[in-house]
Amino acid sequence: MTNKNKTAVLLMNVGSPDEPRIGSVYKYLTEFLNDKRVIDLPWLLRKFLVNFIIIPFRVKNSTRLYKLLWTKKGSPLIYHSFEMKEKLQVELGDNYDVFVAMRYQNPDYKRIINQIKQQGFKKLILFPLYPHHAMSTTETTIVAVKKELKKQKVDVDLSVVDQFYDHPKFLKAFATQAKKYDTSAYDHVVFSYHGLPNRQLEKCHPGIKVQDCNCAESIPEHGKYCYRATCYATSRMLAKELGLQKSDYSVSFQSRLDKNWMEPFTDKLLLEKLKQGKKKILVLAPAFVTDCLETIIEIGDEYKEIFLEQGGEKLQLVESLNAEPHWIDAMKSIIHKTENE
Ligand SMILES: C=CC1=C(C)c2cc3[nH]c(cc4nc(cc5[nH]c(cc1n2)c(C)c5CCC(=O)O)C(CCC(=O)O)=C4C)c(C)c3C=C
Ligand SMILES: [Fe+2]
Ligand SMILES: [Fe+2]
Repeated sequence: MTNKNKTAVLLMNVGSPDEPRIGSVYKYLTEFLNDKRVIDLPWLLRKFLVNFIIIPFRVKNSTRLYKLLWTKKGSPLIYHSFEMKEKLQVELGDNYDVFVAMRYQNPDYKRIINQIKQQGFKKLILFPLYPHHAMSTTETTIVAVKKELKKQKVDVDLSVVDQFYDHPKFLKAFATQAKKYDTSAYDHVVFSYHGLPNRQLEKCHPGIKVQDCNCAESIPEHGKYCYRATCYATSRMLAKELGLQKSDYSVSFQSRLDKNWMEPFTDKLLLEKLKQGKKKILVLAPAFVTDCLETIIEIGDEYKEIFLEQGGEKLQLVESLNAEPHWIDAMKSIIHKTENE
């Protein structure tokens, strides 16, 4: 079979530094944070803030955290993405070729797009590995890939996997991970999502302020792409799968860069719950399909340490989907659904 009859599937994740060393982390942060869809400020302000304030203040500590995260296989985000690719390839069969690339650093999406071009595929399915749409994740990935396809004059029919937080098999895969723990042995469950600056939330529904958006209770009419709305909706659906009542769980947001980010903040919420006597907490992080710095280190080390220091008894992070069979099955269904749209 020639590649003319085959479909290329391009999985794209955020990316990690090449090595847990200051030079590599500096390069990674520079590429990541200079993206205008990540730090969405006017050009001059972004350049100044990112390159003279944020990175110089952040790079040393980020390197320390990456050193803690690193394994013999490298960065978990990268090796889990590769394992996912291998298993998905087997699941999809010979009519598809699965590729993996990162939005920032390596494997470089521009090089992978060139491989896809050289191999002459007729169809390309871009699969940004984010359950929820955000300008700093899904949107920047789609824009970058489209720009590169145009630049390299790649003649291919492109389809894009849109957000999939509500796909029944994605929810089932996450619930299966959580069910590896006995939820009844915990006092509370926390769904922790990567946060965003509030101003980016308001860009999801121009003219409607975060405080006026009914996101936390239901998906409002304007809210299909409201990140906050889709995170709360994910939590409601996962809670249902796990048999949790409203009082059994909370929703919170982590990884803030400054104080004007989505609230409640996960670290603060965990301590609030502790004050209410919830000493054993199970944490799910359904915005991440692979384990990474934000799950393993931020929740699994940093938040856990503070929680235990303050008198908590147990803080357990549920492993992400990584290359688990239910997730590979979900990916296959998501790809087939996208093809048939
Ligand atoms: C799950 C989706 C993610 C959203 C939304 C997101 C927004 C976002 N992130 C930053 C800044 C940083 N993020 C960093 C790491 C990081 N972010 C995500 C995912 C989302 N980010 C992942 C999976 C990772 C981990 C990568 C890894 O190598 O394991 C970092 C680097 C680490 C650090 O220094 O803290 C930064 C910086 C912004 C500004 C933003 C939205 C505006
Ligand atoms: Fe991030
Ligand atoms: Fe909203």
